[in-house]
Amino acid sequence: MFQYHCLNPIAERGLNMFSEDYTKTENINEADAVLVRSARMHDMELGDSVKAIARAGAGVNNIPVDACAEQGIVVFNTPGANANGVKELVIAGMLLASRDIVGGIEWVAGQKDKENIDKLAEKQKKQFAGCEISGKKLGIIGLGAIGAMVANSATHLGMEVYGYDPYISIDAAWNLSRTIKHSKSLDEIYSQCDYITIHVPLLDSTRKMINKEAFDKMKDGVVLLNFARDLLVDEEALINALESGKVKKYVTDFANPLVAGREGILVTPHLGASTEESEENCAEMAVKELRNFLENGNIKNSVNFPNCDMGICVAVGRIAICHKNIPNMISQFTKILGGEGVNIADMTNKSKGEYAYTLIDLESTVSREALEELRAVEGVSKVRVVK
Ligand SMILES: NC(=O)c1ccc[n+]([C@@H]2O[C@H](COP(=O)([O-])OP(=O)(O)OC[C@H]3O[C@@H](n4cnc5c(N)ncnc54)[C@H](O)[C@@H]3O)[C@@H](O)[C@H]2O)c1
Ligand SMILES: O=C(O)[C@H](O)COP(=O)(O)O
Repeated sequence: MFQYHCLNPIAERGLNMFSEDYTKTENINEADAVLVRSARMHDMELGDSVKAIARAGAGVNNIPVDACAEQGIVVFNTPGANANGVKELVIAGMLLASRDIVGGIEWVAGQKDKENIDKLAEKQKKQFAGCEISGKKLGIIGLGAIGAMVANSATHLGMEVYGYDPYISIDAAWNLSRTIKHSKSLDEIYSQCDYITIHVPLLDSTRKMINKEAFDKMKDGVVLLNFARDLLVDEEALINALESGKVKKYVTDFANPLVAGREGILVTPHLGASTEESEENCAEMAVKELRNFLENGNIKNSVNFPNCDMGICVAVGRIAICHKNIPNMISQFTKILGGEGVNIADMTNKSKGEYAYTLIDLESTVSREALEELRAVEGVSKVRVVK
């Protein structure tokens, strides 16, 4: 039996994929697994029962990923599961920044009691006129799941698309339309593009990457779109750039006191992934990942531990060990098991950065003492009997 806890509402369609062996708990400290969207977890203390966290979404900056790895808690996300929802809102953002659709709608609503509203509208419409996006240059920073989809859609809308991503994955590169220009530097994006959209994760290396120096290099009247994270943009510098006319419009999915209600800024309340389809895709992927991990010990789409897949266990037993990626770990594990006379049927050891994961299939059951010995090995953070 397993218990899960939801820190945010998670789509029922995903939760329904848990079998009868799973129950929902309101107490996070008795949960085996935690499902989360954007709830901030940095100040939470997680008990020993918690083995995994699944972020039903892409960004994991709300989760203390390294601290979890130290504790042997595997953190998953759901890559690409909400990308189409975000892509559609980015396209909408470009259109809203180009035509004064919001201003026009608000104006009409304000005239609702006027008999001659039709004539007034024809007279006043020039104040809401805009420009088209077809034929304009769009620069995309980050060509992952979302950036690549935005790139392809924008080409279909007649835009000339420039993409910058020095770490692009092979899958993302294969998915890109051949018409997209490969920018080798951010400077090229800044100096060439009429619209710039950012789709990178928030990391120490990307925090405030769109800063004064970046704005200085951009074309006058550029439109900046940010559906990734507010802290990627130095918003003080942005406001200066708006006031000077360098930036024509800033479209952001992240409300804060600096941007809310400010002239020239269109703010949506973090709506990128808030579609029925994205919420269901994310929840389904998250539950699938958790079940495969809890029931089989397999890891797919973790952000702090490596992928590891030994299928369903057909041996007598299986243990899973989360540990540091340091020398001499496997020899210590095999010595402890061998000392007990337990034969290893199969084994996989994988590493990701500072952390590693070992799955061991056994031909007999392992004693409580041997498990305690494994837990006591320096660098081991969690030992779990999967079967
Ligand atoms: N507004 C929303 O509701 C919403 C929804 C989903 C994701 N997001 C945000 O968007 C981000 C991107 O999502 P995704 O699904 O495309 O993620 P992803 O991991 O598929 O893509 C991120 C891409 O950024 C690239 N990258 C990393 N550092 C870079 C740098 N310095 N310069 C250029 N490229 C860089 C990576 O190589 C990768 O290709 C997420 O991390 C999240 O913060 C927001
Ligand atoms: O990183 C993400 O996936 C998005 O920011 C979506 O966040 P949400 O699940 O809280 O809407």
